[in-house]
Amino acid sequence: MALVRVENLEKSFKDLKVVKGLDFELETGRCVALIGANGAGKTTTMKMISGLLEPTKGSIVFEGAKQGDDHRRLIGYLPQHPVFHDWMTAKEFLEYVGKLSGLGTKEARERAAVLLELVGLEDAKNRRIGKFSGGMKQRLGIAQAIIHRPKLIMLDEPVSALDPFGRREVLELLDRLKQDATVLFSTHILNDAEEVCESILFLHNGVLIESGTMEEFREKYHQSKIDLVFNQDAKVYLNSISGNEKITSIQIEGNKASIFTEELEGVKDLILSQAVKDGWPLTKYEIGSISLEDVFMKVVQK
Ligand SMILES: Nc1ncnc2c1ncn2[C@@H]1O[C@H](COP(=O)(O)OP(=O)(O)OP(=O)(O)O)[C@@H](O)[C@H]1O
Repeated sequence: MALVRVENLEKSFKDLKVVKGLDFELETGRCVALIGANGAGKTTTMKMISGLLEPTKGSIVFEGAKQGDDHRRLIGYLPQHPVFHDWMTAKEFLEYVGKLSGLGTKEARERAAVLLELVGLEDAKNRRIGKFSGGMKQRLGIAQAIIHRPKLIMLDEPVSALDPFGRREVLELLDRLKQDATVLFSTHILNDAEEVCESILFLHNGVLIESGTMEEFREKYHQSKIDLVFNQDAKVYLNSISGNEKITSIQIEGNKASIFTEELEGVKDLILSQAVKDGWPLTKYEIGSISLEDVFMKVVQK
């Protein structure tokens, strides 16, 4: 069942249309990744769903609500650049945010304690936020977004600015959050989306160009892939097989190449025999299934 239904959603800033007729649903209890390059319209879309921006056209309807109802209580939002009062401690900040979102003093205190534990800031709860690392601030930002137990948690690029440790901490936290709520999380890092989310929405220049689950993508683009790494420029060697009808496409990046096919067995044999015949200086030969990055490249190039 859909928690949120977005229909023909549009946003223009003066004459510039940046979100162009989006239609999608956010299923209850799913973790959905909103993927797109810089400027694709991810933040604008999230701000419209959260009620911070008025759509130019279209509708956003929450389950059981009428269009136009105030649905802010259902939503927890972590903006791309959250602002904190650096002089507050994490505990003070969460209790303050809890009261702002309508909790009583006692409940705000109890809820803050539970969330400090959940996001792994229990030991740092009495330290000033100004001294926190980027990862700690993002985890605190997530805690403030869920203090009122929202049904939909929206996180705008929560890991993009973090180092690998901070990133891992926040991704693990996302994994836990999705057990209790629907999560919409924007990113341009495809591996993160693939790791944490069940569903993907691909935004490109304000248009939803593809959506679905990884399984659906694999079925739709029913392709296998062979990854090759050469110890020198791959292009020189692949000319000999590039016109073969069993090969759907070849992507080359320096020493690396990915060969896509719907006829894996035939292409496997072709590559191996060609490699032996021409003495390809291969350092890697691997058969894999397509990744989200492969899907993204395909839909963007369509
Ligand atoms: N208030 C505004 N006024 C005018 N143009 C805007 C405004 N907000 C966003 N835009 C433009 O809308 C487009 C989409 O921006 P948006 O921030 O939604 O993209 P994004 O996918 O979140 O990108 P990023 O990953 O860089 O945050 C961009 O071209 C941006 O410059």
